[in-house]
Amino acid sequence: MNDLDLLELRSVSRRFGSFTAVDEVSLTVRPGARHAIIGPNGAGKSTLFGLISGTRPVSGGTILLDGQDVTRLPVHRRVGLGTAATFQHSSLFLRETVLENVLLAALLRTGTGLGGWRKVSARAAEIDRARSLLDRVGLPDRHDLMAGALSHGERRQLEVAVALATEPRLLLLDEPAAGMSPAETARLTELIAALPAEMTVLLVEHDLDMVFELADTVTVLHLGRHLITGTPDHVRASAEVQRAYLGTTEVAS
Ligand SMILES: Nc1ncnc2c1ncn2[C@@H]1O[C@H](COP(=O)(O)OP(=O)(O)OP(=O)(O)O)[C@@H](O)[C@H]1O
Repeated sequence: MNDLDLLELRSVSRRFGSFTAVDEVSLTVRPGARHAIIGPNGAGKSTLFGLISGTRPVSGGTILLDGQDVTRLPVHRRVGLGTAATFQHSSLFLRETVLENVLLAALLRTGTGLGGWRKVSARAAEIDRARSLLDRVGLPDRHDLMAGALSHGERRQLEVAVALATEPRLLLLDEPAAGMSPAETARLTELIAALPAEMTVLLVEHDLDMVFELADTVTVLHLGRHLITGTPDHVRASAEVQRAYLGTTEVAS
């Protein structure tokens, strides 16, 4: 591992019975990167995402976060170390308000539980922060609605606010644009582009326009294996990548 890497995967694998969905994938993500993982359907992207976020156990290999072995750590311990993730299958509390969803995530960050918020001033500051996060992700007039009343696209926006509320060093985004309208995707792209430069973003995404607009580094998976990692231009020009995508999606020019 290079001293400068925030995340390192060493020969990470995941098997389902005799089928290998992720096959000895190794890659590194440097701090501040906008790193995208792409690949044709079934390439293993979502499975790999689960291994990194901690929602799925690995079958083999090692995951290092800032040099620390997190391979066996549960999701909440990884959050404590500065990782936050949005998932394809929403993890929101649908019967709580939009604002409460962000506040609950902020509690995870402060790590003090509800007791830490006994001081009215501390609570007011958190509520202000949560409100401004919601404005930032494009939900300025939704704070007091139940999360369950949001549209699909708005839920995705809320998930990003929830993830940001934990002030992660590493933000993991699993197909954040899935099911979004072009306008919602454009707003989300802007939001991700405007995140603090020191925040590292690892993104699994089908929308290649979004990937090539945001990413400075792109990894392509194919049939569970690591095919290539490089700059967007390098990846776009790769004949191997074109072949992998043949018959599925064209790699955007
Ligand atoms: N729980 C599971 N049990 C068995 N096979 C699985 C399971 N989850 C995923 N797979 C298989 O693993 C392979 C990789 O799936 P995965 O969802 O990670 O791919 P993906 O690249 O995210 O695909 P997509 O772009 O279609 O979302 C697929 O062949 C899939 O059928």
